[in-house]
Amino acid sequence: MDKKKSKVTVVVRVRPILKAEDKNCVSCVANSIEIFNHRNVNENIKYDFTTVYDMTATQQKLFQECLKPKLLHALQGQNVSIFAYGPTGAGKTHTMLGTSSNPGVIPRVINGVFQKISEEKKACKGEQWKYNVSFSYLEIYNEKVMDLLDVKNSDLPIREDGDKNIFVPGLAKREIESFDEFKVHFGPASNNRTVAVTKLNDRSSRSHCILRLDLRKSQLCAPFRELHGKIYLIDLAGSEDNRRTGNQGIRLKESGAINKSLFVLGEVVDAINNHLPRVPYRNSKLTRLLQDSIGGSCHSVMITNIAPEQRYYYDTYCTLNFASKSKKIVNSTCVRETIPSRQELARKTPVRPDDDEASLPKKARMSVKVANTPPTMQDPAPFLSPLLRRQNRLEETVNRRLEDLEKNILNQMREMAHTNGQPASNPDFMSQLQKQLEASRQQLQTIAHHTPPSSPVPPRVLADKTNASPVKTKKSKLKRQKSENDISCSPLFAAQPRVFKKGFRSSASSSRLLDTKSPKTDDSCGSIDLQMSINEEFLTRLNTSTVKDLQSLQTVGVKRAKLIFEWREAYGLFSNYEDLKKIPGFTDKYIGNLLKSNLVAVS
Ligand SMILES: Nc1ncnc2c1ncn2[C@@H]1O[C@H](COP(=O)(O)OP(=O)(O)OP(=O)(O)O)[C@@H](O)[C@H]1O
Repeated sequence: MDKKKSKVTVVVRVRPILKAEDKNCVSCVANSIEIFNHRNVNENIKYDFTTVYDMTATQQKLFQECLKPKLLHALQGQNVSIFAYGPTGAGKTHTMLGTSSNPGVIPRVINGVFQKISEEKKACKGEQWKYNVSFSYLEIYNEKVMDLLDVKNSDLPIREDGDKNIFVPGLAKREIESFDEFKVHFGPASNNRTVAVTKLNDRSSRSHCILRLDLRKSQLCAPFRELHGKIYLIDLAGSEDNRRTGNQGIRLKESGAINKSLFVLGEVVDAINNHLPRVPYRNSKLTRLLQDSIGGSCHSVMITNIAPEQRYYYDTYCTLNFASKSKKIVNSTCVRETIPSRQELARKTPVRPDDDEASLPKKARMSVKVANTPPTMQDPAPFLSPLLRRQNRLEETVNRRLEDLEKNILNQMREMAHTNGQPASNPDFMSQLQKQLEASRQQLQTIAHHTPPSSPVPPRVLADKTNASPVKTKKSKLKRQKSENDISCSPLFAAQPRVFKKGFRSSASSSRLLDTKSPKTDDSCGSIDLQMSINEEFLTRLNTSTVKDLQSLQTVGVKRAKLIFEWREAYGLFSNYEDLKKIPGFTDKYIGNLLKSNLVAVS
């Protein structure tokens, strides 16, 4: 991802004086704003901002000049954050929401996005894109994340994904295809916001509100680029001086939560400006959710709302100081774009056999390489020539058939023993089994003869990782032998001793267990059953144990435990012992020893 520096754009909006008798304490000159200095009333304090919108500025002007240009970023896969900050009663909700006759930022942005989409669709020259727009809407009320689209979802958690995106799992989302559709969902959701009467505002927001618009743009032809931009529209609750708001009881508690989170917001801004190693985003839900907007990857616009009346002087003074600090913050914006891997691409379009990487754009080729997923057990060697791959598949099929046949016979034997009540040592029963096994062995051999010899090729990923054939020095060999001997003294998974079923013999020989295709016919039904169960148990151990647990197997040292574990992580579970052969360095001899020592130990 190419990161570009982008300063937080800070604009100031002065709301009109609401009561004619109130005195004004601010003056706007071009892009600066002045208030008197309370320490020396003969002096003015001047603040400069990107833009200052005075009392006469309309909603339309603010949107057109300051916000509309940002929409393009979101449609190009970048994140945009627009938030209103200021003391209670200064006009944040009016700016963000507005009224039906005079809509604010939220409706204008949504409408603007759909307009831009239709413009792009019209302007596209042969390049077809699909657009998906959805939104979620939440409020942080008393430090709890509440879903405004689905009020059942209350006190939701906040999480961060691997790409440092902050998200709220379980938050409702609505897909929308037009501004009208948006209004259908947004109207009722807005009514769910917590508002109340205070002495300073008849409809004071008691919570911070965040609307997240998700824009996904997918190319409908190769290279199938996908851009994912987000727009956060945030109406913060205002800081409150409770000597003036007259808040008591629940209002006072709400106010405490609002002030605390705004205080943390100030700390976050200070930490970023002072380049502190730790930015306290996690100290409040608000700052955690704004992490991407302040010091993150968004193109951020902070609309600082101020009330011009003299009685708001201190609020205005503090707000302008905060806005001044915030304009120093620099975010690192980036484009969120994914290009499908070659395999995904192949699924989307029929690829001609002679298509090669060169036919893809450079970026796509790079991402294809990164996005190559490790081969699965079904296709363990994707780098093999088609001939070898076919041979591998054939071998797998034959192996599966062999296993199925064997299982069938064992099941039949079990059923027979069960229905006839035949003891395992009965000579008639044993000769029947012997015949069946003989017949099946012949069947298996026939199949095996039609199978080309297997040549397990170590998969590239693991081979690279593990240095498949290291030149061992005498010393390292001795050391390895020593460590293996040490481990061989330890009991196999001693923590979980195996309990055998009564009457089963536990003398299964390791070679028979390894060679499951030719079970010895002189065994009883019970011992074959036992072999199967030990086989299965050992396989389960291989498939479920941690590296540490694997080390408690005999003949398995740290290195081999890691190899087994890594193989499993990369290619999935071992379906049979043959799979062990695919691990680099696991020779037939070693696998034989591994099974022999461990399965004998089990018995
Ligand atoms: N630009 C404006 N033009 C006309 N009226 C405005 C403007 N800005 C705000 N107002 C009015 O001022 C009053 C307070 O505004 P608003 O509720 O938006 O403040 P707020 O900052 O959101 O307050 P709180 O933090 O308490 O929710 C409202 O009656 C609103 O209609």
